[in-house]
Amino acid sequence: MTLETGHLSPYISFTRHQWSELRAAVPMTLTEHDLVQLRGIHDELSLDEVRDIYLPLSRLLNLYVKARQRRSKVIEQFLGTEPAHVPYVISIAGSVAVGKSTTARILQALLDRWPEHPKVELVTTDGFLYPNAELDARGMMKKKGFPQSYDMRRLVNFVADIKAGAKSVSAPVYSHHIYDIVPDAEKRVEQPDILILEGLNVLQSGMDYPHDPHHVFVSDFVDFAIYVDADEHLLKQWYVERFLRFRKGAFADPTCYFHHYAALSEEESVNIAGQIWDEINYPNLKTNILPTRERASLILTKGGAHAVEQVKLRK
Ligand SMILES: Nc1ncnc2c1ncn2[C@@H]1O[C@H](COP(=O)(O)OP(=O)(O)O)[C@@H](O)[C@H]1O
Ligand SMILES: CC(C)(COP(=O)(O)O)[C@@H](O)C(=O)NCCC(=O)O
Repeated sequence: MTLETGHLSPYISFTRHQWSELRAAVPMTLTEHDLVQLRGIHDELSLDEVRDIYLPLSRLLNLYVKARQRRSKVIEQFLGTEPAHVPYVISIAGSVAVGKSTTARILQALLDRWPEHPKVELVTTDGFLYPNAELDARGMMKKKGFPQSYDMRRLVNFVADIKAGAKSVSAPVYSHHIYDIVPDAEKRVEQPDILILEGLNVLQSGMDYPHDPHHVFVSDFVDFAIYVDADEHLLKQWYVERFLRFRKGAFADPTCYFHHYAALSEEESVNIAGQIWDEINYPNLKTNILPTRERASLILTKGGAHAVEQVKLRK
């Protein structure tokens, strides 16, 4: 463990080995039930990864949630108010294809195994993208994922309502299959104990939205923010590999937005995916996502095969 660049860095930095040892304080074996849950998330997910990286993280989060609950009790005692149900909000940021949604699902499965069995809800911010018709009308179809493609005010209101203890809050739903917002669909969030909010924009603030300046940010309602990081060459590789996997599966369905790509050769598909990466996702990463990394409470840096090599925890 090192205090990065001395006392000036806001982070404590851990190698993979140092971090993995932090689970030793509590025996953390996985039960058959856990294994079945985790296998369902991803067939290539390595259990070493779960044990070394995500179990210590789940232990840390458990401590943070309990500390937060104690703090809320103090405030209630001071004010003489009734206990309110305030969900703990964890955000997960990072590039497209870095593994945000996989990380979110692993954490959801691990948090679920705590003795208290908290209700853990997962929401992705893509539901707050403007529908294609609107993006198209504004000439922004090639800007999906950029700040101006989101209804950020609606997202901030959504998280604020949840944090205010609202009984039921609804979010719009995005489908990667139709590559658009699903008309009339909604995701209802009803007072979870923990909300995991995943999306490339969750660490962005008002200054990232000069076209729509706002003064209350998603981060104002987030208790613990995680940024998943990786070298840009790996990110492109993972993006292309995911595209190729979709080409073999989902693209075959005529209702899929990318159905016309199903007939492409492997080489052509690699080129198309590379082009989408170079023209949309990479510029977005450089301009709008990477600059928010150091706002996170925790940074997970992955190497090849999605193995986390370094962990940085805000002091
Ligand atoms: N821990 C992991 N182990 C193996 N593969 C992973 C892991 N995390 C992500 N992947 C793979 O990397 C690609 C991107 O992951 P995904 O969670 O879809 O990213 P994001 O939500 O950031 O766009 C997917 O093909 C996914 O299967
Ligand atoms: C939908 C996304 C913007 C990610 O949204 P998020 O859930 O991170 O808010 C991204 O996956 C995407 O579709 N980008 C556009 C370019 C592309 O097709 O990859």
